[in-house]
Amino acid sequence: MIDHVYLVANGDQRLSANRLCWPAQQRFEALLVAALEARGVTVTRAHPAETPEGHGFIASQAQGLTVFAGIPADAPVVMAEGVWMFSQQVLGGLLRHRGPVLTVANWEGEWPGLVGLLNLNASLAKAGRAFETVWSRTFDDDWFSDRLGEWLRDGIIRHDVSHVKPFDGSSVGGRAREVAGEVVAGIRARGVIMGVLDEGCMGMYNGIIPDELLFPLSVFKERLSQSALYAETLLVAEEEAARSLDWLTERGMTFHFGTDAETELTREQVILQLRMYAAIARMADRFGVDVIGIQYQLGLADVLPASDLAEGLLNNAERPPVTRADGSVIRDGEPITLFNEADEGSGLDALLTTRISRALGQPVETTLHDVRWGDADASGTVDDFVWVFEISGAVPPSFNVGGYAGTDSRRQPPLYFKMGGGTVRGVSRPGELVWSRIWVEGGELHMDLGRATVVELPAAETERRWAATTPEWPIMHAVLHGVSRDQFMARHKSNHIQVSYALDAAAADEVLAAKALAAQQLGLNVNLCGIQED
Ligand SMILES: C[C@H](O)[C@@H](O)[C@@H](O)C(=O)CO
Repeated sequence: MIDHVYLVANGDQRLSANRLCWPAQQRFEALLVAALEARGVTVTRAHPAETPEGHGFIASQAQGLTVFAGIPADAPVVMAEGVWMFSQQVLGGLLRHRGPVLTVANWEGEWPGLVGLLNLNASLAKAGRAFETVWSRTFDDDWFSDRLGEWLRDGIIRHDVSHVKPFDGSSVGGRAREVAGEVVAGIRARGVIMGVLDEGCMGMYNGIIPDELLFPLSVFKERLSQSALYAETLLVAEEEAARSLDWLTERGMTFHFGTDAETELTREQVILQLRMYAAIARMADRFGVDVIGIQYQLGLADVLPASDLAEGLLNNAERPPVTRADGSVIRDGEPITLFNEADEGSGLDALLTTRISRALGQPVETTLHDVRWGDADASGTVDDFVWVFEISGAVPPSFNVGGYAGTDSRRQPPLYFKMGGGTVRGVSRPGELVWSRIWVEGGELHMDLGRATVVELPAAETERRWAATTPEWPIMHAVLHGVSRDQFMARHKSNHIQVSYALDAAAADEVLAAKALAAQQLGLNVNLCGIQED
């Protein structure tokens, strides 16, 4: 029976984020500690809450190693995940530690704590470090109490993951089978390249696929540098970016310009973002990469505004033209598929998704989203639990209600984006969705897939969800088929989820079947995680 735990709170590397998120973390910790103490468990915070920096988070790997070195080797550790955090800051300590580990998140949308939890869980799974996990909104509900009690008593939590079903490739026939075969043959015929600029993003150890796992698939990484992208960006003339801005505004996209670059979006920021857009297209073309990922958040964030606008546009088939030196247009009418935050699980997935969707005559756009939060629909329009999928701004405009005309661009929040830059913001249009995730565990590649429906919610409910999360970012109201909130959380091994639309439910089922089969033929372990509507 566990009667004493050490509590660890990992944070961001960005001081501004740690300071702003600290009050919410304190509220969460108070609830968590009260829940533990109510069960007779004493709690020692493994590092001080009061610091000269003005927050009580671990903010570097060096600090993380020191904190863990001070925890008795066999002691139980509770990781309190209330914010987005950099997993490498605690991964070393957790790998060296011998005692049981419980990761806990508060079910709140204000800061990406659930996203942080899923990142840490996926990172621990990839590293082969055992852990248990749980979450709650109030920390006094029966579901949480039962699971916390289980961990304290048995050291494990038996989550319900009965929705996970090994994929039976032999069940796929017809066009889906043909297309899977064609796509796999196409990849194997020559091999394909995944471009990645400054691999590894914000501690997303889980988002790095070892090359050795990609070689057998005939997928190879081209490692590029964000410094090269910066240089390439400066080579793009401002007039070219201004033409792209005209192109976007002519199609109805709105930019909310202000004057104070510290907190508001300025035209100068957007012009730089659109120079970056052309630069990425030219680099992708020059290196012949099939998909490309940029970490942005550290390094490039110090010299250029957010990459999200460029990323969202590149992910769209219809986008401002970018020409080569000879005047020809780079991948005209095609996306240059980009994986946000250099998350290679998403990159590999996007590579398959675009090829499968194209071959089946379905929309070729795809993006990752953060699994940010979710809630019952307060308007009562939809009975199901509705997830908030929300990434920091890189969504193809074709996803949004109204396309470009329904897309606006707001300044990225200063806590993460000191150089500013606009988002690609909108509400994802209702429709049929295939979701998936590729991740690494046990030295192997795995893929989970499922079906979902994007639902329409009343404007007031959308605003409530935006206000509860990050209103500057694009939002998707997703209802996952055949998997409950807690089943999904228990299983999912990433802070991200990959999504793509199909024209109708039957087409989405076909895309899912073809994608699952192609992944299986490439050697991934494939599971279906909810394909039937409840
Ligand atoms: C800006 C933030 O750091 C976000 O990028 C973060 O919450 C993520 O998107 C993590 O997937």
